[in-house]
Amino acid sequence: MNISLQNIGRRFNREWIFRGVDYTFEQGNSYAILGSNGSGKSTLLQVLNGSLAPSTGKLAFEDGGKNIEPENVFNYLSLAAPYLELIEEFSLSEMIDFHFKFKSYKPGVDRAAVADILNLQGSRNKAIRYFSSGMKQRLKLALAFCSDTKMLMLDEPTSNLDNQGIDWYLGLVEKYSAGRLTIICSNQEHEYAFCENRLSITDYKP
Ligand SMILES: Nc1ncnc2c1ncn2[C@@H]1O[C@H](COP(=O)(O)OP(=O)(O)OP(=O)(O)O)[C@@H](O)[C@H]1O
Repeated sequence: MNISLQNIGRRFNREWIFRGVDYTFEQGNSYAILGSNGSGKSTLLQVLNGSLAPSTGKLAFEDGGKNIEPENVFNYLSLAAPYLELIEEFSLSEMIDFHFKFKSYKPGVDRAAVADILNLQGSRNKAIRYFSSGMKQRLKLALAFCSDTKMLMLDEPTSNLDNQGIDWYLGLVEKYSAGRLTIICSNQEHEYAFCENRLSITDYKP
């Protein structure tokens, strides 16, 4: 999937969050969207995954020479973000099975492998509501990384993770992000140091 932005802007009411974004995101590359709290990183990410329309400009999604409508972009997407909820009533196994009704597993991965990756084999029947915030974050990341999608979008991927969790996340990046279009929203270098391309929201402030 390639995403091209021509003079893209988004405002809420009268306030422009960003304006004049001309940029192309290409399949197989990794990008970091940088900026301080409240600068507009998540807003731009939502525009990039088709869930929020830009207020101005031209946005195009293209896959293998074919134009993709914004409302169909979710088919190509794995997203992990603080504002995405897990289903607290589900057990770990139920959550994994539910997620993979909508997405395919990456080759070589299945439900047991996801529990192994999380190191939670013993908690397969535990309800998500009893997971710690770090365990929930790991689960969101594992579901995103293990889905066979062309685009991987991660908003603040290491929030609630300790140092060991950060290393675990970087292991997933190494193992499961090759060939994908990877976009990370972050203001912490350890989360995006591997990204070849950087885009700073402050460059697009009116
Ligand atoms: N639906 C909305 N209606 C009005 N204002 C909004 C809406 N969504 C976001 N904003 C505003 O847009 C600005 C950018 O928010 P956004 O969440 O994109 O920033 P961010 O860079 O991701 O922040 P953080 O690092 O804290 O997650 C903020 O001022 C926020 O209040």
